[in-house]
Amino acid sequence: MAERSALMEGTVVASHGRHCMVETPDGERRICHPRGKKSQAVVGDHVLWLPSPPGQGEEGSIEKVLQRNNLFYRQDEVRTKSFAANLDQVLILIAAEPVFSESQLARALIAAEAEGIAPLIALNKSDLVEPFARAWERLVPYRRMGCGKRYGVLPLSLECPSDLDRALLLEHLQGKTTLVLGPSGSGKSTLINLLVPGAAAPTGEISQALNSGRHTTTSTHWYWMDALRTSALIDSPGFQEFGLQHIAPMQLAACMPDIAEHAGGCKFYNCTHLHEPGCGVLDAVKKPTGEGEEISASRYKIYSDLFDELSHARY
Ligand SMILES: Nc1nc2c(ncn2[C@@H]2O[C@H](COP(=O)(O)OP(=O)(O)OP(=O)(O)O)[C@@H](O)[C@H]2O)c(=O)[nH]1
Ligand SMILES: [Zn+2]
Repeated sequence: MAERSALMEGTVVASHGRHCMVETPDGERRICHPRGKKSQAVVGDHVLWLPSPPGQGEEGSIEKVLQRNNLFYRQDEVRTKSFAANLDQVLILIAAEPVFSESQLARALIAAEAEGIAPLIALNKSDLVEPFARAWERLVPYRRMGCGKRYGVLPLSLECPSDLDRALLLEHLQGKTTLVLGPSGSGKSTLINLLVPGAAAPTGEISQALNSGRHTTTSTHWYWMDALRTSALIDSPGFQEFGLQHIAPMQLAACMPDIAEHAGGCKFYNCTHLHEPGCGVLDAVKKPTGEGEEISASRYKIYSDLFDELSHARY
């Protein structure tokens, strides 16, 4: 089994279509192509790969994708696709401007919960005082969930970061692999350039290599924050619809901490929290604001809309 002994370990650090950039434990990188469907890898995957035979270029083939701890999906109208694996946490970066979509924020959080990945929300552009105050107010339900040590929201000013901004970010990111998600314009590139000096240049090179010179950027990209390669950021452009289709409707409440907190008190063990009598969730929603309202109307609407969506669209 001479071939077996040549198998090398690696981590996928960029992908474009079916082609990947694989990094070896000593930091070398090379383009690899999947061998068959089963070895289709995504960024963050640990793989076993084989260098091309001598004289056939400096590329390689992915022979096996090792077992994943978790897998993050996104979906478009046609299909659901995986795009990142083995994450320690997800940083959802939104900003005072442009105004963020609460529904997209909630969906990203649900996607993370469903995979058992810890989410962290950051609100950027604190220098834009009034829009920031409005966004901060809209985040009340998410800040409140933080009291249970679940979410919390980190205020940031990434364009002119204070020492405190840097320290808090580092405290959250050190030693972890973090997927950075957020809508266009929220400051993802600013964040990466702040934490990964010289990030732009190697990205361009890798994109070009994987694209055989065509000028499109790779969709998902891994960056080391430190020379010792202990902390990593994964950048994935846009704030696309997250692939939630793999979540069963009855699993949804468990992925929304504020709803889950009240779901234990329902009369029926298989309560959908949509119409049943004696429902702990509906009771918590009905409490008027100011009287200890514990599930906001907007969060409950997101729950019921998504429950409906997941019940109908199975593809
Ligand atoms: N006022 C203010 N503007 C900021 C801050 N951080 C980033 N910006 C600006 O916001 C704009 C968008 O920032 P980017 O880092 O390009 O955002 P992005 O999330 O990478 O956007 P896409 O590439 O479209 O996904 C840029 O003009 C930044 O200069 C901040 O703290 N305050
Ligand atoms: Zn219920």
